[in-house]
Amino acid sequence: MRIDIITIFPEYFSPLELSLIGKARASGLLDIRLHDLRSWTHDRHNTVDDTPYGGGPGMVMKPEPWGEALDAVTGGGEEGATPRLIVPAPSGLPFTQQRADRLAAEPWLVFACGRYEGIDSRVAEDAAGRMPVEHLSIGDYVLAGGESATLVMVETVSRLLPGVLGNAESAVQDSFATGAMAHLLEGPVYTKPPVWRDREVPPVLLSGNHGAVDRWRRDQALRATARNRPELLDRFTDDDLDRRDQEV
Ligand SMILES: Nc1ccccc1-c1cnco1
Repeated sequence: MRIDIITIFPEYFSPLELSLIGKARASGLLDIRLHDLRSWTHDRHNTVDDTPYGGGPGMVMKPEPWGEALDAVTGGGEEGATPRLIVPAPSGLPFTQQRADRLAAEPWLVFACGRYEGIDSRVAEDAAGRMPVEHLSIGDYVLAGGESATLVMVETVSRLLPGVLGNAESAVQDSFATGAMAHLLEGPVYTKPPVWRDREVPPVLLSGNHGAVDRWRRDQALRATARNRPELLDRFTDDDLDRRDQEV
């Protein structure tokens, strides 16, 4: 997969040089390219924003640099390929694991990181004439710009690509995506020592009884989900829950 990121803060993405994603880039599994939007400005101050038409607070990102940047970045696709343009925005569709699964099947993604009050809306309209465009939100909170949202989305999508995760990590990923624990929150986890500050690990986890351990973990996951995300339980019919209980 090729991923292009257009931003005024390329250094924001140095974490993508680390760990599994860094290794995937080094091995050629992932081709992540960073582009500084200011490279497509032509004034002395490298201006990328201006006041909003209609008044109001803040600044809006100017269309000209974005238009030139997107032309330059998306024009060079192999055999005239076109990418899917992702615009992180608080007004966007929710970015979910399901949407990440779909994006992971794409050969080429371009992320447009807007700052300030957003990017002049004509930029996405113009791009939509040449490629699919999606505005996506990672949650209902205000960020300073699209960079952190893009980091979240790139990490989530990259982990789904074949070969990026090691066997151990992909087994963990699968366990949360399918099976009896799918769509449930993770319950408590423990490791050595068996007693720490007079706090014992739940004895069932030391019992060696795998069936009892699985049942205990599922019960804890249902409790955690009921406590923090009860709406996720709405997905399951009673039959589903009964069937899953048989699986554990
Ligand atoms: N708040 C923001 C400001 C600028 C660009 C994206 C966002 C965003 C994305 N998902 C939630 O918020």
